Amino acid sequence: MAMSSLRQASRVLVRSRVARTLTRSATTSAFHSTPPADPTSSADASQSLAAHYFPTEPDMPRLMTSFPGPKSVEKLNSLDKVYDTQAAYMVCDYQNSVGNYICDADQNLYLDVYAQIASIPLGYNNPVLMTAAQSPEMIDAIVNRPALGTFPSTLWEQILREGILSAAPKGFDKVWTSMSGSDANECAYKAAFMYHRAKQRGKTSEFSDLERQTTMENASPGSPDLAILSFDKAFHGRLFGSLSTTRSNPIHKLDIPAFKWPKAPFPALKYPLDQYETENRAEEDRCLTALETILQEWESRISAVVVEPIQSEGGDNHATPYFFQQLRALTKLHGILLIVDEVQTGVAATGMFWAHEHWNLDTPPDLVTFSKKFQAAGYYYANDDLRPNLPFRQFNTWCGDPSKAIIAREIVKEVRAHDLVTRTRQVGGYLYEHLAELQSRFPHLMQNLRGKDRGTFIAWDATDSQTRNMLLKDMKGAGINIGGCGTHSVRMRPGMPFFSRLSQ
Ligand SMILES: O=C(O)CCC(=O)C(=O)O
Ligand SMILES: NCCCC(=O)O
Repeated sequence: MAMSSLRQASRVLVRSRVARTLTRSATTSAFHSTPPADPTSSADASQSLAAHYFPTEPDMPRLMTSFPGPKSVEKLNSLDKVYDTQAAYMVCDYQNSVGNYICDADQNLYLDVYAQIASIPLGYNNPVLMTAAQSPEMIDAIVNRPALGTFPSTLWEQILREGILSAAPKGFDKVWTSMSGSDANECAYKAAFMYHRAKQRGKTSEFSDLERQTTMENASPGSPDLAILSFDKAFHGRLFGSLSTTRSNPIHKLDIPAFKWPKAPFPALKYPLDQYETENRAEEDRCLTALETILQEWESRISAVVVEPIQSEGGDNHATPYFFQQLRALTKLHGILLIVDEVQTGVAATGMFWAHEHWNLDTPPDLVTFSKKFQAAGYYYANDDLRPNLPFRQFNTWCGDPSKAIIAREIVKEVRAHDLVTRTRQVGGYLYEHLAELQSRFPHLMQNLRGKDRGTFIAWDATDSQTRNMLLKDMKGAGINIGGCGTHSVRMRPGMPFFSRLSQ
């Protein structure tokens, strides 16, 4: 497509509708009413949540310059001398950001429906989190940062129980904390490998001399030839181990040595899902058959299958509950662990606190990883056998970060106090309906709208990657910060205060 038509196509969407639909979602209804005396305990709390949180939040983006603004450009050029800014869109002024609005160096305020790659849960400068950040407990956690594996604090159990563990998916009662989503996945993989080898050893928990020797040579049997299976277009992180399960984009992987682990096809479904049930079922069965063939070929060398409930970085690719139920059945049949990577889908984003709750599984997954909107990272588990037999096998100096676990606890409390899971569902429904209208009016510009009944986890396809990139830029020019994923998709990942503005 010629540049002029690209620009025109992008602007049709930006000016005419998308920006307006998003802004309206963030401002719909009576959310500037007076907050109740105790907004966290009142039945009216949700009605006044935005006012309670962000009384100074504007109703519309505020644009002072074109995008990117001159100060952003100047600061990026200067920063680039000491720090790689190739991926940076703009320089931000976080102190002047508020709620749903991100402020840049030029004091432009953008409605932010991308929220730091899906990782700001309760808006910028959220007062509840700011208060927690100044508590004696937080100061202690930051200044006296503990090596949690060896010297956990007297407060650690309570912080976990009241926060991360109180939000554990059904069937889970234990957690191992880590530093990031990639780290959470890698720790889960290590737990799976150690579990696998412990089962093979049976009653003997002793390592043989040969194992001890060979592992120091990175050779089998001490460093066994085991694998984690992932899916085509999956994203599970960028550290060495997790990168071998990431399959979304060559740029993430080039030049980095990788494990030769298997990859199964992920269903390429047609949207809207409810209009293509027969075709989609056939596609999911095709992928399940291919998966089963790989599991058989690898015999007993696959320790776990890792899967995202909705493939996010790889393009917001959905599968139905049927697919995941069959996947669970297959992993059980083959004695393989199932790791569900909820790093991006977790913490209310899809209209359930955990996205895999949409699947109604007979038995829960074996491990569930989290990070991003939870701020704290790690994995949940239930089976004691997933804990290694000896200390220092699943370990590093910090083993997580109590300051992040304190923030996670406040996030859980806020989600509950204001029923933000329900609100995500409501706003998601509103958004999806209005975006579907736009898609029907501009079918050449918007295709494959997806995320119906999945909260605000909504995406669509642009015509091609150039048009998509142009749209993302033009949306910023119109005051909306929105993200991309896959080769040519546009994705929404707003924070939860966005949800708070929809009336009951
Ligand atoms: O873009 C995403 O969905 C994932 C972001 C992330 O974790 C990364 O790019 O490393
Ligand atoms: N997948 C990394 C995030 C890319 C972006 O936000 O532009």
